[in-house]
Amino acid sequence: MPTQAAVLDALKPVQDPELQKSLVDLNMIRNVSVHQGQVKFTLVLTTPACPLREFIVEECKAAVQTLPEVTSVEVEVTAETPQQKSLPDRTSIPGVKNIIAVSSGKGGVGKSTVSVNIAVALAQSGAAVGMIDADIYGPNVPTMLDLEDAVIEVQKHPTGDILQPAENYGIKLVSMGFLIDRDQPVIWRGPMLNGIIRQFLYQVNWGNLDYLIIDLPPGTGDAQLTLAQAVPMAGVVIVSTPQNVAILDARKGLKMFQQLGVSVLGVVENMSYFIPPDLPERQYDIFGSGGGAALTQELGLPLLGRVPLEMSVRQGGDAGQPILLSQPDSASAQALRDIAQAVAGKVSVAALTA
Ligand SMILES: Nc1ncnc2c1ncn2[C@@H]1O[C@H](COP(=O)(O)OP(=O)(O)OP(=O)(O)O)[C@@H](O)[C@H]1O
Repeated sequence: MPTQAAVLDALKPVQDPELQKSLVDLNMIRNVSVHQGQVKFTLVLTTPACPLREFIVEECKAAVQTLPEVTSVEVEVTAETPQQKSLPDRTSIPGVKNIIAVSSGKGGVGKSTVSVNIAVALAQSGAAVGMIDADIYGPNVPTMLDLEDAVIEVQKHPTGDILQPAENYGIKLVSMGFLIDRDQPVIWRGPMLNGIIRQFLYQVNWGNLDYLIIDLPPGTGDAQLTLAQAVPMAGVVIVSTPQNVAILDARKGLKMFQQLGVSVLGVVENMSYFIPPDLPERQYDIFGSGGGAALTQELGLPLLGRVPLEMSVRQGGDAGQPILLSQPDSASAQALRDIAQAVAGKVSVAALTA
């Protein structure tokens, strides 16, 4: 019978494809047991949304099966999301492992839709997820998460009030939408905005989160600046349509984050092409094509994915049923799931590499 040590030896050459290090050396293989030729072990991934989960499991199984007298290999898969790197002069949020901002240069390109669906995909994979809707001009995340009528509780605390986030679909949410009258225009001056963003970061009962997703207002204003200067961020995702004007604005936003020392994880091209519901095999490039790819090539950044324009995405958003839940097999849901996995993978790799 193979021993535990022999199983670990056989697994030693199997590498994490992204970190390019042995799974054994990374302490990702645990609880190895061998009973009458039946090998069992736990594979601890670096994110529950690991894009290469199946591939890694298959590689592990194949490696163990090379040992003599092995009759079966059972792999239990779990995940431990690493903590993002800390930064001098930035205050992290206790219990929150990774902060990911979603930004766009132009309004209306689908930033909130992408943020919400990334959050849903991560929560569906088993991660603990929170969201800050910092879009003061259009706080529509509560609608998208069917939390429009949620009332957030305020707990009195000697060092300042603590907000209890609303919660749905496994996502904890605080939003400007909970604090302002929807029908009243609000003029936010820099210091006020600064204060509310800090409250959303530090005075919320977040508990333990693997990912905190922040939906920013469009553009390059006070909210972006406050955030970048307050917390250490795992990175920012830039959303754009393929249209030239949107791409130009996206480039500005992207450069601002780079100047502020925030890592840009990549670009999501949204509304990349239109899929008519009655002719799903057809595609129309309503906003042009190739803009996202050209931008990422020029700047040496990853294109995280292309999300088609589908009526069901808009309907899902309006109805408080994100497309990942309402039509999980649609082309846009698939694209958004892949994007969430790519983001999670990149964040973990950045946390674990020097
Ligand atoms: N891929 C898509 N297919 C169809 N409709 C979409 C898609 N992405 C976004 N939409 C719709 O476009 C509208 C704008 O999207 P969203 O609110 O996500 O944009 P935004 O960039 O966050 O806007 P804002 O400037 O208000 O912050 C919404 O009605 C949304 O449902």
